Amino acid sequence: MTPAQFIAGLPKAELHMHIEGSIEPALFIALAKRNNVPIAWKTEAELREAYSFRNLQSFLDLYYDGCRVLVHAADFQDVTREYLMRAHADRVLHAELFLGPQGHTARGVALGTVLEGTFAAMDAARREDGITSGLILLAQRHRSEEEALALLDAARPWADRLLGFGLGGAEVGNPPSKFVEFFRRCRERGFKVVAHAGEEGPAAYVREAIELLHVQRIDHGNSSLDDAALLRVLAQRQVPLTVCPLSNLKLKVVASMDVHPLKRLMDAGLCVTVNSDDPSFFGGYVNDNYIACQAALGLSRQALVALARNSFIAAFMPAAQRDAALAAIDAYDRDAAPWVDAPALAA
Ligand SMILES: Nc1ncnc2[nH]cnc12
Ligand SMILES: [Zn+2]
Repeated sequence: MTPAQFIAGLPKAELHMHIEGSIEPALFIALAKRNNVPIAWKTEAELREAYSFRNLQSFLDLYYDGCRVLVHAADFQDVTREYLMRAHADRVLHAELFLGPQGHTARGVALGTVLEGTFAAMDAARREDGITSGLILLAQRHRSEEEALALLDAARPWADRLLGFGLGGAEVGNPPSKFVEFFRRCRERGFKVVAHAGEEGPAAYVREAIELLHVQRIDHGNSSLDDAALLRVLAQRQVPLTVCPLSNLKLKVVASMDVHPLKRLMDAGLCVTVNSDDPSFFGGYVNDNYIACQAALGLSRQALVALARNSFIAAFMPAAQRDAALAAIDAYDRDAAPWVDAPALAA
């Protein structure tokens, strides 16, 4: 069995995936037509060509502008359902999805429209494919803390259906310390909390996210490697990192996959997970990310199993469901055909 075949069948969870970043070019064009939204690209090929980024901000400019094609509940439903079908095909058993409501409500789309469409797709995916999912709302960090607090208040009617809150968007210049009160209130109301940190920003932002925001996971966390004391804290507390390798390559956070920090973070004893971030923009779903890391970093079968196990350990899921998923990984690893890491010597 090849590593790619092994990865394809490996049960896994995905914990860092933005719904707005999963609109495939074909659906993007169809939604623009359906909603009469003018866009600059006529074909899928033209759109794919535009997906070339200098850094995080150059991506965010296109990403936020692209949100204009999402207008009705059915649009959010279609995008979310398409992603969950694609994830199911990658043997994702559980997905925790990010959505940034401010990018929609600021354009006049009601929060209820955004959430009801998304929840309908999550319910359908569970019914039809057995894939479970949760929704985490992200505050945009270039906006004020008051706006983040307004989002938390506006989401009250759906509190029972929401998993948690997080922080996304332009990192440098918008440190976690800007959102201390927002995170305090999220925790007070019983929500799980996560934050993007250490993608383009320094290790100090990861430290702030842990010590000031008390997040339960760090989204990205690459720059943690620059601070040995921080690494020890992350390892000791087993604060999971949701790492997004192909995203890092596309946004020039890393120069090439063979220098990606994933393996060094694992070797430092951290609970590392592999995720796709914005799969339609970055050229790969979760299995593509596992495959790219395996090929570039020479990850062993044991390392792939550890990454998949970490994805469930880091997930906000009931203990019984987690135990069942971990048992499924162990059974798969036991029964899957042998995979020899090194090429066999010629006879
Ligand atoms: N990679 C990323 N970093 C920060 N915010 C994002 N929103 C969507 N993708 C993101
Ligand atoms: Zn992200």
